[in-house]
Amino acid sequence: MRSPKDFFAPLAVGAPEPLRQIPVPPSRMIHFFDPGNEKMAAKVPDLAKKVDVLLGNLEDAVRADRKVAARNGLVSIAKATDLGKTQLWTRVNSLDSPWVLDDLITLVTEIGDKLDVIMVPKVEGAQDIHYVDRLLAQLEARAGLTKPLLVHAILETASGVANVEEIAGASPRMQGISLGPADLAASRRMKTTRVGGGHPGYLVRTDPVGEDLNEGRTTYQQDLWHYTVARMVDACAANGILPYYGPFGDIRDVVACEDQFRNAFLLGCVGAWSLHPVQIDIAKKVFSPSPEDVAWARRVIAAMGDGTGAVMIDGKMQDDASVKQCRVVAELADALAADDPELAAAYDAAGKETSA
Ligand SMILES: CC(=O)SCCNC(=O)CCNC(=O)[C@H](O)C(C)(C)COP(=O)(O)OP(=O)(O)OC[C@H]1O[C@@H](n2cnc3c(N)ncnc32)[C@H](O)[C@@H]1OP(=O)(O)O
Ligand SMILES: O=CC(=O)O
Ligand SMILES: [Mg+2]
Repeated sequence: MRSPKDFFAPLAVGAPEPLRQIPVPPSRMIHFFDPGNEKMAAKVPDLAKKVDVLLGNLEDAVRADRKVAARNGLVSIAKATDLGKTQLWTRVNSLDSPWVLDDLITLVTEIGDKLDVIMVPKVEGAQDIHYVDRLLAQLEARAGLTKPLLVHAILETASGVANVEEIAGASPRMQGISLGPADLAASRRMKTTRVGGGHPGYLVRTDPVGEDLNEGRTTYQQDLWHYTVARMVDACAANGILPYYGPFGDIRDVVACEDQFRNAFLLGCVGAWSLHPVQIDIAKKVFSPSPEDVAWARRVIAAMGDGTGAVMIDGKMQDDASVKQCRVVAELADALAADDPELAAAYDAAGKETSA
């Protein structure tokens, strides 16, 4: 364990200084694509105009005999494509796999200046982040990089969940954490067979109304991921990094996908993964605060003046704590609207309606 005094010291001679604060450009959707899949790769320039983050996936969903093609494909795409303001991330193979060392060596040396964040799967504890942290510093020094690469952990093992607080604070490189419900379910020996989302068998039932135990009893499906998402959000917020919901595998069910994303948004997540183009607009809609919420937040902020004391608006008490929540929503809206004239117009229009 490093001394707290050395936390922000580079881990290799010649590596860039670690950042004190992580950058927070929009990352409402982390769009996964297989860089070795020619059809998907061909869509990258167009997708870059629509998404906040493009992620070249090298891990699960890429066949073992396509791992090298995916890695080389990502190098070619990063060198050849101007992504504008869209961030480029990658998900490397897991730390116990035969591919990860070459993934990291190749990507950092060849395209380290184009990559923003490296997603590390199946993180079990701080030791995994420390390993990646030192290796990245060595590779950054070798490649002469001036900007440190950031690291994103997937929370998808039972040990990872048990150690989530130490993972979140393991390095100044830590940018965020995503819930990985599919691997987490397997690691926990849950009896689901899905990639994220709910399960109709996980429910509570109202009490019996008479002798017939089956008669008139309503059931309510429960959220399998509530505990883990909430724990991940707390660990991230406490360490100044960002939480994300991960994959929703039922691509056809755009309705439940939106619900799952919204639950995560309301609990504090800033984005989710999109696995298919159809999920991009869902994430954009859900992780951009609604015009009505923004109008309300701005109204409360205006009414609260210096942010202290209490006022009544539409029968609802507002004070220092509610204005802080409103600032979270309004500041997110301002940041998103700065680069999105359509969203800016929708927020302004809702504000005018509220004050009319
Ligand atoms: C548990 C986890 O680890 S989740 C993360 C790992 N998984 C992934 O990354 C999966 C990424 N997504 C995919 O592989 C694909 O979307 C699949 C396999 C789920 C479905 O693919 P398809 O059967 O081709 O879907 P579909 O026919 O609807 O695709 C429509 C078009 O969108 C393209 N497309 C599909 N997904 C993507 C994507 N993620 N990015 C870019 N283009 C895509 C297809 O190539 C197809 O192109 P075409 O019109 O030129 O033929
Ligand atoms: O990698 C994601 C998951 O759900 O597993
Ligand atoms: Mg996984």
